[in-house]
Amino acid sequence: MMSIAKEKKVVIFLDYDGTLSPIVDDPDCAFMSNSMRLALNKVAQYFPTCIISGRRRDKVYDFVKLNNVYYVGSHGMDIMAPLKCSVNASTSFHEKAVDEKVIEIRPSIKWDKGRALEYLLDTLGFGNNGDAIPLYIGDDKTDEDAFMVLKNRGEGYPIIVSSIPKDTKASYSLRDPSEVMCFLLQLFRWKRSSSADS
Ligand SMILES: O=P(O)(O)OC[C@H]1O[C@H](O[C@H]2O[C@H](CO)[C@@H](O)[C@H](O)[C@H]2O)[C@H](O)[C@@H](O)[C@@H]1O
Repeated sequence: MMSIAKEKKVVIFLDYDGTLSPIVDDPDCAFMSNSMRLALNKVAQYFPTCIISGRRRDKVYDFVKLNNVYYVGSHGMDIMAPLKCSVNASTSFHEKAVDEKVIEIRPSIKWDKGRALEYLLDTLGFGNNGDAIPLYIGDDKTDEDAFMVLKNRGEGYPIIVSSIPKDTKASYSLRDPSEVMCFLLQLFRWKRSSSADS
């Protein structure tokens, strides 16, 4: 993957519950660890990074509290981009600046995590030009739509988070959020060292 990634732009998509935070009994206590937050912040410095959750977008932001990632809530219905990122304002988004310095985009059609992934890739300028390596990491059934999109596009890495074998469209797996964190840190270190070399 690292050799392919030298030529292309890695774009990271992550689910929240079960991927960035462990599954716990009380949904209001699904806190992300500080070490995971640091890892996420690091990769987001080098790669466009998007969190796509079934939760409301503001709830996910409350847990993550980073301003350099995209937040996609309600299974893709509600998208918030960091202002710094290059959102193409000429496409047909409903767009408005809000207090926390974000652009809010609300698609109005039938939507799921797979469609949100395609929409964001388009928005970031990676429609179907083969210039991106999208990684999608998720643990539940709603993430399968996104795995399917990557399969159909024939590009990227659909990665399921599971410690047991599962019926899935993903081609790769990580066991749990701690392995997700290690993976993110490896990506960060690889990019940092390859940037220093060039
Ligand atoms: O798309 P996600 O970010 O994975 O969100 C999916 C649902 O996650 C939450 O429920 C799950 O996690 C809870 C906390 O660990 C757990 O208690 C629950 O059993 C899981 O289903 C959240 O509460 C839902 O609203 C999300 O749709």
